Amino acid sequence: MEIDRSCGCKGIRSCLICETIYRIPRINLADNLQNKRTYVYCINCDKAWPGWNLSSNQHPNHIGVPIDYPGVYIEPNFLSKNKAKILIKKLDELPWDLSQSGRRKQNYGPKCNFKRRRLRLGNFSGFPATTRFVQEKFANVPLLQGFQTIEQCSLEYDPLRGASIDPHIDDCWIWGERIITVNITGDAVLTMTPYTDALYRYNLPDVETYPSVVESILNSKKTQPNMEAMEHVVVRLPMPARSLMVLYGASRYNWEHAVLREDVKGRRLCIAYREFTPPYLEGGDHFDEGSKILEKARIFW
Ligand SMILES: O=C(O)CCC(=O)C(=O)O
Ligand SMILES: [Fe+2]
Repeated sequence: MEIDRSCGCKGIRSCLICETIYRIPRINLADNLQNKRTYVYCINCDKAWPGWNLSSNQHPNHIGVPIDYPGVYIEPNFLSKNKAKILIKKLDELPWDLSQSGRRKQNYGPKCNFKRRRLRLGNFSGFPATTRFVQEKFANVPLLQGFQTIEQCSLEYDPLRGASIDPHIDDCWIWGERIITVNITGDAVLTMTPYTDALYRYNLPDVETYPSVVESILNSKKTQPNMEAMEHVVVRLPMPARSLMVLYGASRYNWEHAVLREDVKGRRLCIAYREFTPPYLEGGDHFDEGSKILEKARIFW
């Protein structure tokens, strides 16, 4: 039975509040994952080394045999301390909405029905002017060449609410290859698990129907060698406060990403940015639909 929960959770999603009120049992994902072959991605050597905690097995004194983990770009100190402080203040001046699993969000973008594949403008009228400088900084990142933000979503993770996000892949019908996260405050970890379930989920078959944007920028393929061998592997990606993260290629399409409750130690704020898939951009089959939204996405109010 579906219970209408005041905390914002629905269905299988839960937070500390509804778990306590409704005695909802919770599967401890962190415990399950820690028993697998776990690796921590190192920003310096672009390899993943055996371990679970980010503080273990640190550069340059790595121990064990690393694996390749293609499709992630992390830029520490993307925001200065001062800019991060200003951004936190400005975001908190805007209204927050309750979301699932103990999160709150501020979503600016079109309405998307991923199942029916329906795109509507809704009340989307652009982005808050106080956050404009962040999007402008994307122009300095070669990997983000031509990235036009269509959806900007601030997320708050509160440890007192047991906030987390379950493993998932961002939809592939409407959201393009590069998924950007600007971490503002609260060091965090993105936990990656190989996706082996039904192909139709997340509209994954669409990926084969449009060109890879990143491949043409980097002039190389970012596929995971030997994905079958990754079955019992977990990769932990560092998301330090004030850093930029971009998921693309194998990391975007072959792995699910999650933020575990156990990794949220203090208030965490980040902003996720999404772009259209090529069919909704200029030259694509759905450009007439996309262009109305692209127009709004150039506005800062
Ligand atoms: O909090 C994060 O870093 C990830 C958020 C996310 O995966 C999403 O909003 O789709
Ligand atoms: Fe996501």
